[in-house]
Amino acid sequence: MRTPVNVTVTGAAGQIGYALLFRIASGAMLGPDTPVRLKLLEIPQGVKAAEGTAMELDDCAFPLLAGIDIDDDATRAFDGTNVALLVGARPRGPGMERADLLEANGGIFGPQGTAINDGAADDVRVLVVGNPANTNALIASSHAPDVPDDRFTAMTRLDHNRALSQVAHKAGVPVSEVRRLTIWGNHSATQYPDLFHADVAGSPGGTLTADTAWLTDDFIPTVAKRGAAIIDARGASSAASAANAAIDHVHDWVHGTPAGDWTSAGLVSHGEYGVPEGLVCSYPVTSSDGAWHVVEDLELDAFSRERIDASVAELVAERDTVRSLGLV
Ligand SMILES: NC(=O)C1=CN([C@@H]2O[C@H](COP(=O)(O)OP(=O)(O)OC[C@H]3O[C@@H](n4cnc5c(N)ncnc54)[C@H](O)[C@@H]3O)[C@@H](O)[C@H]2O)C=CC1
Ligand SMILES: O=C([O-])CC(=O)C(=O)O
Repeated sequence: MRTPVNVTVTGAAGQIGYALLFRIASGAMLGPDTPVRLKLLEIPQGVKAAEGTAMELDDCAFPLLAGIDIDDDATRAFDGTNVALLVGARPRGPGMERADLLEANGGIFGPQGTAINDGAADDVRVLVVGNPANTNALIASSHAPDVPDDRFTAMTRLDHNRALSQVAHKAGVPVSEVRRLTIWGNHSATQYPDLFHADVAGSPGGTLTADTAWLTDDFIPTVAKRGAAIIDARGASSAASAANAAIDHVHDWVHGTPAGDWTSAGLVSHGEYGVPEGLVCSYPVTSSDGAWHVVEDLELDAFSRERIDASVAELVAERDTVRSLGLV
């Protein structure tokens, strides 16, 4: 049996945690030959519920599950961790402004970044799911100066998967025939789902974009506002689909993306496509040899450029807010 991979999940007792842990333990994330040790981090009030989830995990008798630790201390929870899924975050409360939300989350993601810096394994990979995911990833990364910044990522895979399904429905093809979509920018309503470079069952995505009313009034807003639509319908935010996207993200990071395709992930910018360095921005990405690579040299017309710029401007504003609060 291989040495277990340590997987830390924060917010383990939350709804995404409940949809995520069983799939990690079943091998869906790291593969059928990789045992995992789960390290669950919760706030003190969440520990009892996390213990209940751990009892259920036990009751599944997963052959790959090598153990479960539960903690309310970040230093212990990130000690030796190889994969860190930062799901737990402070939700927006009544009357809370965006700056209040950023500040409250700075108090979570700063110390967690420090704990990762000090104790995680050398090969640590971090996925931030908790919102505002891009800027929380920026905060965590900036507290981990000894960890290469390409190990900190923010989740836009759910947006990517949402876009794949919308296009598949529109074109009347299976999702498996939709390739090379991109989510650009922030995981927020300003994100830009781009299908100009897509391949839809062998035809260029441009064929669909010819229907400009569908593109601008249906496709883009449906994908960008899907989170709110789910909250409206379900009375709770996306949980199983978010957990599924986190599994997809880490799976592809470790195992690679298929030849001829790419996916989307929030990565620390090194200036690609003119995005200011240091912002955590969603890009078209491939994965090989265990690392993400931005797909470069895509041509962007004025329509796409304007939308990417608007989302990047929001990321800049979030970064400026957390800077002014001394969080990065
Ligand atoms: N990036 C994306 O695509 C998506 C992001 N999200 C975000 O994921 C986050 C989690 O969502 P849910 O599981 O539905 O929320 P939830 O409220 O059900 O669970 C959050 C859990 O985090 C815990 N928590 C809070 N602070 C913590 C801390 N400092 N350390 C450890 N645990 C802590 C809470 O006790 C709670 O159990 C939210 O911020 C949500 O907005 C949700 C869907 C998609
Ligand atoms: O809006 C939310 O809280 C959940 C979210 O990020 C999404 O579903 O994309």
